[in-house]
Amino acid sequence: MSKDKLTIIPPGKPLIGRAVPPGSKSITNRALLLAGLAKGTSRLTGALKSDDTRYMAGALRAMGVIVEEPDDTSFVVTGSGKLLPPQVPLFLGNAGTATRFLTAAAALVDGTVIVDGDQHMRKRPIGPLVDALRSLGIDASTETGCPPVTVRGTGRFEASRIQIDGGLSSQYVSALLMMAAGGDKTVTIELLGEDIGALGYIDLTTAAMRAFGAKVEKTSPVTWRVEPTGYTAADFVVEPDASAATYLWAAEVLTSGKIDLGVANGAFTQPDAKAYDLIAQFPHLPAVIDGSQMQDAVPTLAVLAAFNETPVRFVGIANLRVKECDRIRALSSGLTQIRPGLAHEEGDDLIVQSDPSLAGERLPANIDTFADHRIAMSFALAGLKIAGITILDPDCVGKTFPAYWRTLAGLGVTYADEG
Ligand SMILES: O=C(O)C1=C[C@@H](OP(=O)(O)O)[C@@H](O)[C@H](O)C1
Ligand SMILES: C=C(OP(=O)(O)O)C(=O)O
Repeated sequence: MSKDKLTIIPPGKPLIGRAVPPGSKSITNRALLLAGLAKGTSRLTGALKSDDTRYMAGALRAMGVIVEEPDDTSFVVTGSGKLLPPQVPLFLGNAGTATRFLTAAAALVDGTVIVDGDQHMRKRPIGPLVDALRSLGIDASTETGCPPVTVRGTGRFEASRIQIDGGLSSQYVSALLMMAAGGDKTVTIELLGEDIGALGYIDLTTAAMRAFGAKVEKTSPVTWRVEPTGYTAADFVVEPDASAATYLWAAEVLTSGKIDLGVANGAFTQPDAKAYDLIAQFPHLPAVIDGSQMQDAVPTLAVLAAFNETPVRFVGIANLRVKECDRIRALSSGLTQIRPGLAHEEGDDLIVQSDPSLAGERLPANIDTFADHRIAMSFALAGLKIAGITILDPDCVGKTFPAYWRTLAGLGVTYADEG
């Protein structure tokens, strides 16, 4: 049932119960691609079924891979060891992982692949990745520096060294690493420019590659060596999504509740799991939080910070401007909408002026989510404590956590439907 808006009714009691986050988006989309590049049948369990993974699965099907879905959390993927040129452009919505990963993988296709997305994706930069492909002699082009990207591959590439500036997105590096194992030679991938945020996502990539038979080694803090092994089909278990877990951890501390996520907070390998230690400090969050290594958790932390004892400055978050929306702007304007002066931007820093007495107030605000799942999910946390918080376009959570509203409801949260 689709709604225009959803008003959260503060539960007025601790949230207690079991709420298991869905499978990791990042890991599911890596595993789907690697399984699609492998020859044979792979079984992915614990996987995420959401907009982002559906776009990846659909794109693989369009390139000749058989992707079956025996249940709500599994994919059975049968590849021939080669992706075929799709008949139509690959439409990937606003899925950054699918878009970046498939742009590089398209270089392994003998034929033309057009990688495209929705109006939001068409504003998200991909130029550095396209430039890196071109430097390898691959015919890749974008008119705007954003999707659509056209790649006219020959099915193979010969390169022994790839340089990439991952300053705007670590996904470029992950995309090239996954492509590299399908090349003809051992490839060294080297980071250019400033250190990238979210280095943990590169570790997720190399771990997934190894699970599908690749030989990849980190040879320095900024270089990786990938052998031309191709990929081997595998059975693969996807861990729960750490970014999704942050909303539940925050809901727990905000309501002094007890939420059993079914997974230990130390069991995650994803970068956003680092946010747990911060969330556990609430209402004494530090004065400065560096979000660079837990970028997708910043919206959660920023909304939580509004209820903290003392103000919080978020630094290292410039990349948040090129996510699903400009998240620095969306967070400062959403918080300001709740109460003028509650947050502001200073350059690319976000400063949240905390006020524990917000809890229990009635401060009606229509939160513009800019079609961004994380803006919707994080501002819902404000609605657990403040009456009158209305989330516009609540269905945008379908990007990574389609059951979000049901999951909160399962913990006792109720809504005034106004859609
Ligand atoms: O590799 C990944 O799975 C991701 C990397 C991060 O993006 P950037 O590398 O673009 O910062 C993160 O924000 C995104 O949700 C998932
Ligand atoms: C930035 C995100 O997604 P992506 O880059 O994969 O679209 C996210 O899920 O917060």
